[in-house]
Amino acid sequence: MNSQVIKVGMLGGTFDPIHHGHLRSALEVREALGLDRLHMIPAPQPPLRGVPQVSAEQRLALLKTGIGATPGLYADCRELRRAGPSYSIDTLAELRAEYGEQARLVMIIGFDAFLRLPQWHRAGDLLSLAHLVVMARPGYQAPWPEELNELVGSFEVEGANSLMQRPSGGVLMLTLPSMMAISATYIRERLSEGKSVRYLLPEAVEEAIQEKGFYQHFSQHDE
Ligand SMILES: Nc1ncnc2c1ncn2[C@@H]1O[C@H](COP(=O)(O)OP(=O)(O)OP(=O)(O)O)[C@@H](O)[C@H]1O
Ligand SMILES: O=C(O)c1ccc[n+]([C@@H]2O[C@H](COP(=O)([O-])O)[C@@H](O)[C@H]2O)c1
Repeated sequence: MNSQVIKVGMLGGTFDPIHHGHLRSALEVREALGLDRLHMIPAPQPPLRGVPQVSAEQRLALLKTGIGATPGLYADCRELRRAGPSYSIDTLAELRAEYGEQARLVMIIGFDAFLRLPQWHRAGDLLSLAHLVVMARPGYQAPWPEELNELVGSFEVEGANSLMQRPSGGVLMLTLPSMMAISATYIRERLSEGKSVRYLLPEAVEEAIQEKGFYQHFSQHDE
């Protein structure tokens, strides 16, 4: 492969709030794929759940605090500039236009999000814009429902090297070394009960949450 070709990742999320499950996964997936940049992009209106109580601006601020100066990870506010549901296909189209046709563009999602992929907006078009990398997550495992095979069945590849041979269109299932059973739901739940969230998320994020008084009331994020 041409060593000049840029490798870009996108990890979208509600990040309500950002936690070590997101951050450690982002760092390890960047290493595993040799990504030059990984855009972490908060969704103002995640399409398959209710609008979060904490605003997109505030979730973005927590994300920035969580990332700090970590090399290669970028808090990307592009979805805050769009109205309506935060569809990933629109975000990928923007990134593709910015980085060009030859860039290796990778959409990264956890296994829980993968299970709902058939419900995504224009799900059948995602792989024409990017590769899909699915991170294992404790509590969620294969096999997956038959309808997912129609989307990803014939696109699965063996490893990061074969994925990076072309700009888009491959699917890679990845088990990262430090798989973590941390979820934002668990963090919101504990905060609403006045319990400690220490070590589940960066201390600076915890301090910012306490200072602002976020998550004192539990939000389940049901559809
Ligand atoms: N601990 C984790 N390990 C691997 N992937 C994760 C982890 N937590 C979240 N992800 C993935 O990161 C992306 C953004 O996650 P999201 O912001 O919804 O966090 P969450 O912890 O799943 O939130 P919630 O509990 O509110 O549903 C999704 O693709 C999700 O699957
Ligand atoms: O494009 C879609 O239709 C779509 C449907 C569900 C989720 N997403 C994106 O997937 C990411 C994770 O979403 P969530 O709800 O699991 O936090 C976030 O970036 C969402 O915008 C995107």
